[in-house]
Amino acid sequence: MSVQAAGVMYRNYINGQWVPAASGDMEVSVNPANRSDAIGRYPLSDAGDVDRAVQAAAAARRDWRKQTGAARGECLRKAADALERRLEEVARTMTREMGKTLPEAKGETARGVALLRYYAGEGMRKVGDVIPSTDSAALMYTTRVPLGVVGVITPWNFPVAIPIWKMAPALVYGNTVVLKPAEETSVTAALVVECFEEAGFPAGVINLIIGKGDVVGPALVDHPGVQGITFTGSNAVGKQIGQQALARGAKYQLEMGGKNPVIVLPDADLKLAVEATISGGLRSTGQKCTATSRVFVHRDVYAAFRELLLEETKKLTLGDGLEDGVWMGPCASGKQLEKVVSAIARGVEEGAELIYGGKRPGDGPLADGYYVEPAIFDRVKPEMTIAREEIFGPVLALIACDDLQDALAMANDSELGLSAAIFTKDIGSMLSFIDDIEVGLVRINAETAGVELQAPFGGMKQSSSHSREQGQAAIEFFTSVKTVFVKA
Ligand SMILES: NC(=O)C1=CN([C@@H]2O[C@H](COP(=O)(O)OP(=O)(O)OC[C@H]3O[C@@H](n4cnc5c(N)ncnc54)[C@H](O)[C@@H]3O)[C@@H](O)[C@H]2O)C=CC1
Ligand SMILES: O=C(O)CCC(=O)C(=O)O
Repeated sequence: MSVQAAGVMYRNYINGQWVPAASGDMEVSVNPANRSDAIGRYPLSDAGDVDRAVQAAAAARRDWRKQTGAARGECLRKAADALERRLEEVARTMTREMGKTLPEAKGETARGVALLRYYAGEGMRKVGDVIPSTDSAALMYTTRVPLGVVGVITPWNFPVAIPIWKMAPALVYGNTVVLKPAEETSVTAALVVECFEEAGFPAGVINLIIGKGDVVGPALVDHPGVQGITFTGSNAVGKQIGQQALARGAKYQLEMGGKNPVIVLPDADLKLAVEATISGGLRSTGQKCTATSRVFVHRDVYAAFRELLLEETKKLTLGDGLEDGVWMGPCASGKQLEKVVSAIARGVEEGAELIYGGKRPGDGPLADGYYVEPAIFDRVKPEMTIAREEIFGPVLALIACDDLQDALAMANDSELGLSAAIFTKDIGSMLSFIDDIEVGLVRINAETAGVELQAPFGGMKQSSSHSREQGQAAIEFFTSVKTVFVKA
């Protein structure tokens, strides 16, 4: 499709103005459910565009920081109202641009509204403590100050919620922001920033630079005017960003992958365990860092669990997420589809038994999208690639276990440690699991995905930089502590 024929032209947002990339280069955003549907055109920015955005954010820093937390929170509240008014439009754009079903996209957009309201309230909360000094005539206390300019680098899988759960706390604690969204969801990101614009943030406080990750990303991470980088995405890029930020002394926060296990014990409610495995593993086409990937099932209930899982998975409808009744949409991009298809092929080559799905619809209305059927592998061994590497697709690997200790040993045998769930009625098993599982999100009789915005979110091991996002934990990254000693 020619770039000129591809509808509305979206731009960067720098210093309160919508501006094209200096190069004038553009790309087309295409619907992964139907590649002849163009969502719009977006700019391909370069380091010069990034520099202009950082300069604008740096110039806006002082005045924004000097506003009260309540005033900054009020701007976020207005952004929440704007996003709520435009919820249907933003959600439909998200579905068209990255494929998740419309109900999921609406849920995510509503979560964006709730995040903005939550962080609006944070502007009124305490920022320090009084600490007794050894000098009885002195006052000692802590306070917090913003980092300055924060670079926000976000993925395509939650194109509304993730930018907001990073930008809202950054802003309310007094930072200014340059957002670099995933190229795949450039248009959705532009709509989110339009909502911030409608809220009346001062010029330069929020800036948006759209373009290729390997061009815009390094320019932002390496920019000396950026004091903090917050990132969600792949482990490879995250580690690179961490090293670059460390090299020049910038603060960084990384949220990366998962290889999230579910453990099903003999006393589990099997219906609940199956529902949660399907929801956790296959919703959003498995494209969540918290998605269920490995399922360790006790041998006593293995056959029963597998039959029920097969029966329920067969009921799922694959199709365009805008259509009523569709449960699972396409992969978000051709690149992501290739990754999923090659992981499935590798599973078969390594000897796992593909007992359901895993094929691309070859003809009919789905042939023009990046679709793949949900896949279930039986007889998976822990050393197989499908049990070790993040797939980020609708693929479940079933592994038999002898008991809880056996399941825990296999579940913990991973470089990643984001989320994990257990299904059991036994309190002792629950407590052992809570204590011994090496993940940041521990879920009992609930799916591995689905985080709550008021609670800390993040992983252990290589899933994160050991920091936490969301809830009040966000203050730790977006501010620095000052310890103050006052003697009159
Ligand atoms: N933890 C999560 O939620 C996510 C994990 N992933 C994982 O990553 C895999 C690949 O997906 P991608 O979209 O390619 O992830 P990615 O890590 O390349 O993209 C994430 C963000 O980083 C940016 N980026 C890319 N290269 C960069 C660089 N050199 N410097 C700075 N920023 C850069 C991208 O433009 C995007 O905004 C997925 O299959 C999945 O396994 C992807 C998206 C989200
Ligand atoms: O499970 C969720 O709601 C959040 C998942 C997430 O943060 C991600 O996939 O990046």
